Formats: sequence, structure tokens, C-alpha cells
Amino acid sequence: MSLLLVVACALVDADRRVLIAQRPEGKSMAGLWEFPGGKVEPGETPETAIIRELEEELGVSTKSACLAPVSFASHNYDNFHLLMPLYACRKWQGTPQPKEHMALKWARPQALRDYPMPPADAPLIAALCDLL
Ligand SMILES: Nc1nc2c([nH]c(=O)n2[C@@H]2O[C@H](COP(=O)(O)OP(=O)(O)OP(=O)(O)O)[C@@H](O)[C@H]2O)c(=O)[nH]1
Repeated sequence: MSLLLVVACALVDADRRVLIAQRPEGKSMAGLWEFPGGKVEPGETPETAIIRELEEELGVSTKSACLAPVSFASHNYDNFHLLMPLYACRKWQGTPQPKEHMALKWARPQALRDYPMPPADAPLIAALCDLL
């Protein structure tokens, strides 16, 4: 069983709503809602990886100083074990666009339970509800 390091980020707006993104058709877990993010590539830190992913997936830019750790997911999938730190970010430039997702949605933390998300994400919703 290999360990997969993925970083994710909850963009938080002035109304304390969180941005979630719907996974596209043709990918694993298609249609589920997730926090933007992706795998940490060789040579990257978690921070440089999430800054890159936010740019690629949403077209927004931010910096390390604007990333605050929230919690992490540690979840056993069939083919790998996912280790996924979740950051919160309240300050970025640009308006999020669904460049690699089917749709984006701003949701109140308590409403995140109404959206089907990957099983690894359930504990992160509780952490966001506590934080926000
Ligand atoms: N970005 C993100 N990934 C998540 C979340 N929850 C979760 O289980 N994952 C898993 O973490 C991995 C993310 O890797 P990824 O986004 O780079 O890869 P992918 O499966 O979309 O596509 P790829 O492997 O074809 O590049 C996927 O296996 C995804 O299902 C989440 O909230 N956000």
C-alpha cells in the first residue's frame, strides 16, 4: 500500500462560505464535490503545490503567508493510502473559475454535508465547521 500525498485548500470568502469543486466526468469519483488541490509533485513543498493547483484549477493566485493549516485527512482507498493536509485561505487574487472541474459552489460549512464528497473528506467538514 503506497502513501499518496495530496494537498487541498478551502478558499473562505467574507461570508465564511467555502469553495468546493465538482470532479469532472471520466475521473475517479466523478461528480463528487472536493476541495481544490492535487498531488504534491517531486521537488514541491505542500505550499508550493497548493499554490500551483489553485492557479491551474481555479485561476487564482495566493501566497504561503495566506495559507493556514486546518486539519488533515488520512484515509485508506483501495489502491493507496491518502494523506491530505487541508489549508484555509482567505486572501487571493482573481475570481475562481472552473478550469478543470464541472462546477464550483460556495457553501456554508454546515451545508457541506449536503454535497456528496470523497469519503476521506468527512472529518475535514467537522474541522471547518469548528474553525469557521
Ligand atoms: N483535490 C482533492 N483531492 C481529493 C479530495 N478528497 C480526496 O479523497 N481526494 C483524492 O485525492 C486525489 C487527488 O489527486 P488529483 O486530483 O491530483 O488526481 P485525480 O484523481 O483528480 O486525477 P489524476 O490522478 O488523473 O491526475 C484523488 O485520488 C482524489 O480522489 C479533496 O477534497 N480534494
